This record gives sequence, structure tokens and C-alpha cells, in this order.
Amino acid sequence: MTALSVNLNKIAVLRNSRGGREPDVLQAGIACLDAGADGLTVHPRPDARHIRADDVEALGALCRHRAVEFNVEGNPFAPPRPGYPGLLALCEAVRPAQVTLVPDGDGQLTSDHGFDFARDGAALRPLVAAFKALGCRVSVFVDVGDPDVAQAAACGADRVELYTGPYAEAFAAGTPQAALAAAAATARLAQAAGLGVNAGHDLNQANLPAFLAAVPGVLEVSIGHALIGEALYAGLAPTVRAYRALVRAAA
Ligand SMILES: CC(=O)[C@@H](O)[C@H](O)COP(=O)(O)O
Ligand SMILES: NCC(=O)COP(=O)(O)O
Repeated sequence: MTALSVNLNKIAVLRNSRGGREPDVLQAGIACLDAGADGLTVHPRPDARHIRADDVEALGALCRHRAVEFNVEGNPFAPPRPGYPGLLALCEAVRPAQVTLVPDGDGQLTSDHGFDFARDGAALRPLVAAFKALGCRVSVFVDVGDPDVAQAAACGADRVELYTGPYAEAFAAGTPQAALAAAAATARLAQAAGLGVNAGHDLNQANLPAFLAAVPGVLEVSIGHALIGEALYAGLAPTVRAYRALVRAAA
């Protein structure tokens, strides 16, 4: 069965847009777990644009208390800076069940590519070992179609996460077949090398079923951007009704 990990980055985007605590990332995490999510994901970025170090600590404690997986994503090569201690230091403090290594540059709007093993493999190997020494399962973000995906195993990783952005785009354009076949082939290559397979980025309620039907043995999907947007749509009507009732009751 595929596990669902809910990515809470977008709750923190809203919170940070006003300062203060609302919407509360921890409360959102509790709601997701109460609703049956198998775990929580965050991707603290060095510019602290959404999830901050204190969120990682609070959510880590929640996941430990609830005995569910906490997945922390980030670039292991990004140096510490004020407000961001670096991915390894964060994980040393929080000890998430899983860390997902993602090769994002500083100014990136969002994640948009996997590792280049020919370039980064040698540097990744000791870092993967350092995260594993903390007790974290290590997953590595990879491009669908990467012929070198098995190199993740040589780096010591336990899993890969297939970057599903291009699949989501192809699905939206009505032409998902090639992307699905490529994702299935990459998953098989990884699995043949002994790696578990996760997937994520721009998955949503429309494109997820076809992906899981076509790609064998996906252990986990992490979903945030679309899920939070869909939650807004699903929650707007009852929330407006509740406010309307308050307004009417006061009249
Ligand atoms: C690693 C990955 O796929 C990303 O989806 C990421 O977690 C999203 O980050 P942002 O929420 O900052 O776009
Ligand atoms: N690893 C992918 C993730 O956590 C969520 O990506 P998205 O759904 O926000 O695009």
C-alpha cells in the first residue's frame, strides 16, 4: 500500500504572509493525521519562506508522539545561514524518520529536478552516510527517465523520490502516457537496484490514481501544493456558512 505524507509548506506560506501564528502549522498537522495521513512532510528552505526551524522541531515532536513518519526535505549542500541551521543540523536535532535530499538552488521557486549522479554522486555518498548515522531513512530526489537512478543505491540511499512535476504537466495537457511509462521504467530500475520508490510534486486528486495504477510499488507519495488548494475549495462553503450564521445570529 502507498503511504500518504502531507506536505505542510503551504500552511506556513499563509502564516508567514501575516506574521503571527495563524494558520497554525502544528494544528494543520494534527488535522491531517487525525484524517488518516500516514505522515507529514516539510521542506524548510534556507530563505525560511515557509517552514522554519521551529516548525520542524514542533512537527517532529508531533510525529514522534503519534508514531508516524516525519519526512524532512532539503538540499544537503546548502550552507547554514541565520534562521536556517542546515539540513544535517536540523535532522540531528529532530531525527526525522526520513530525510529526502533534493538538489534545489537557493533562488528556486520550487523543486524542479533530481540529482545528477555523475556530478553529485561522490559528494552525496558521505552525506547520505551522515543522515543514516542519525537514524534517518534516506531518500534521494530523482528525475523520471534518469538512466543512472541505480546510482542512488551506490550512494547508500534507501529510496528514491520520483520527481512527478513533468508527469503532472503531461496529465494536465491530456497526454500522460509517455510520462507514465517513463515513471514505471524508472521505478523498476530503482527497485532492481534494491531501492524503495517514493513520488511527489504536483500530484493531485485528478492525476494521482493514474500514476499509482501505472507505476509499480510506490511506497509513499508526498503531496502539498494541490492538497492544500483542494482543502481550501472543500472547506470554503462550510466555513462561509458558519460565518453567515454568526452574522445572521447577531442581526
Ligand atoms: C521536493 C519536492 O518535490 C517539492 O515538492 C517540495 O517539497 C515543494 O517545495 P515548495 O513547497 O517550497 O514548492
Ligand atoms: N516531495 C513532494 C512534496 O512534498 C510535495 O510537493 P507538492 O505537492 O507541494 O508539489
